[in-house]
Amino acid sequence: MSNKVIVIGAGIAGLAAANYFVQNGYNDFVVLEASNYIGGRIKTMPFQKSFIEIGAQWMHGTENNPVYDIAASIDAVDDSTDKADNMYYSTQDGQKLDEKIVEAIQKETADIMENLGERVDESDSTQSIGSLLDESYRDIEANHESEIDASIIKGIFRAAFNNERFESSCDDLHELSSNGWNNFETLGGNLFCNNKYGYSKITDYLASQVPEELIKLNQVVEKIDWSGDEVVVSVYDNSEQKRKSFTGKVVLCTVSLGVLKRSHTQLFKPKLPQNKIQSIDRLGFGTVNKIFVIFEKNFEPDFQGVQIIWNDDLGFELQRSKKKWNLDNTEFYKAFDNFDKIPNHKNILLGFTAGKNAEYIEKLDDECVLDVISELLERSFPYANLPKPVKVIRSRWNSNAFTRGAYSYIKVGSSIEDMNNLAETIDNKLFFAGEATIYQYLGTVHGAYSSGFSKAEEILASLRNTYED
Ligand SMILES: Cc1cc2nc3c(=O)[nH]c(=O)nc-3n(C[C@H](O)[C@H](O)[C@H](O)COP(=O)(O)OP(=O)(O)OC[C@H]3O[C@@H](n4cnc5c(N)ncnc54)[C@H](O)[C@@H]3O)c2cc1C
Repeated sequence: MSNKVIVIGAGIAGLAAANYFVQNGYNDFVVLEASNYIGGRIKTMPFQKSFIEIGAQWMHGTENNPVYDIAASIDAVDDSTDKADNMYYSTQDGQKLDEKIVEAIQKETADIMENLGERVDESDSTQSIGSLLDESYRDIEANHESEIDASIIKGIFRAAFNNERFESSCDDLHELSSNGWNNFETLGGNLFCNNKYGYSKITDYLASQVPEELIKLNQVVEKIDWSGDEVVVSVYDNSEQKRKSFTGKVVLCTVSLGVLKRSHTQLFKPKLPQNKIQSIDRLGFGTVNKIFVIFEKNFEPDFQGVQIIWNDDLGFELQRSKKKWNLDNTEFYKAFDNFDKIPNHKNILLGFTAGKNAEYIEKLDDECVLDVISELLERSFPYANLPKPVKVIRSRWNSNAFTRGAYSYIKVGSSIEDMNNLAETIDNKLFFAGEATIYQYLGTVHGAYSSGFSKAEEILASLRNTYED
């Protein structure tokens, strides 16, 4: 089979590229997708007459955001606001904390995050975000006058900094480089804008603009041979259960950095240039998972969620679930702290996990995870009268062979130059796009979309120069 352009991956970057081609009257391409669905890390699952988002949820910014513009053009933006704001805060032994006091301290942590950019500017670029946050915390600790215990203040800070681990997908903020922190561009407008019908509505829409036969699912790319004049892409076709190959002039590779880290050696023949390999190795790509906890009954209308403030001064061990499941890891459950209600559902709470604990939790049975969370909620919020948790639904982005994690970050020892290296075209034949290739918007849907769109533009210009003279 022969098409001039072979796009690998039908995530948002690959679909953006396909849309650019179609919009410019160019149909000599094919998109090869390993999974049986389009969207990659955008994955909306229908649930209880509505949906839940296994991957991306928010459009981060409503100004100059091409993804928001698409959502708006197809009337898929969710403008509704949930007024519920009743949060319960407790230490793990069930001591209820005053909401106002906790939220005042949370405001201090938010201010620290807001001003972190200045601290980054003043520091040398080898410092990690974790060490800068440690410094900020020590300053606050030294000057803090509060009626609340120091160990609880520490717990609240830890929970807030934990949130940054979900945002960056690193295991430990001491691995997150300050290099590039101030190069990340935040778009204007609503930074947490929801999709009315789920994020997959956008990827479905993008796919619907492309002739059906040009997007092929279940095609696992095993080898990209760019040694000759043409690029030969070998795939295992999972639906026909056989190997085949596609030949083209150029390849646009949009697989995740996690997939590149695991398999660039087997994937490319000849091997990628050394500077690209070094950048792939140096950059960070971590795990973030979502755990949806389904409860037997709806919550009270004003209920928003719960947060466990882990207090180091209190001993704590799982009891019932530890015994039942013979759990030897005594730390992983501290990954659970915040559980929030999600849009369109009255009986679901969503928790996030990141890093090594998230990877450990991926390997546990659903029933075990349900037992652990049920025990944690019972012991931490005995007074809250929560309904009974009955089921969990969760992502396993690290075990997913076509993702191998959640999103990229600039790890200590790497820099935005590594993302530029990743984006660099090789020999006018191998083009790269995707979330990890665009440092200004790394880890976002709009970043991945923009990278795919602009690489497609580059590819068309290059093909026209080469073949139309
Ligand atoms: C839990 C989670 C929450 C997130 N939340 C948000 C959010 O709220 N807002 C936001 O903006 N971003 C969020 N993101 C990030 C966002 O989802 C990604 O940045 C974006 O979707 C990446 O798109 P992509 O096209 O670069 O990569 P992908 O979506 O990974 O697409 C790459 C495609 O390549 C395919 N592929 C891989 N290997 C092969 C192979 N060998 N052969 C053929 N095909 C292959 C994959 O199956 C996949 O479909 C979140 C991500 C996760 C995991």
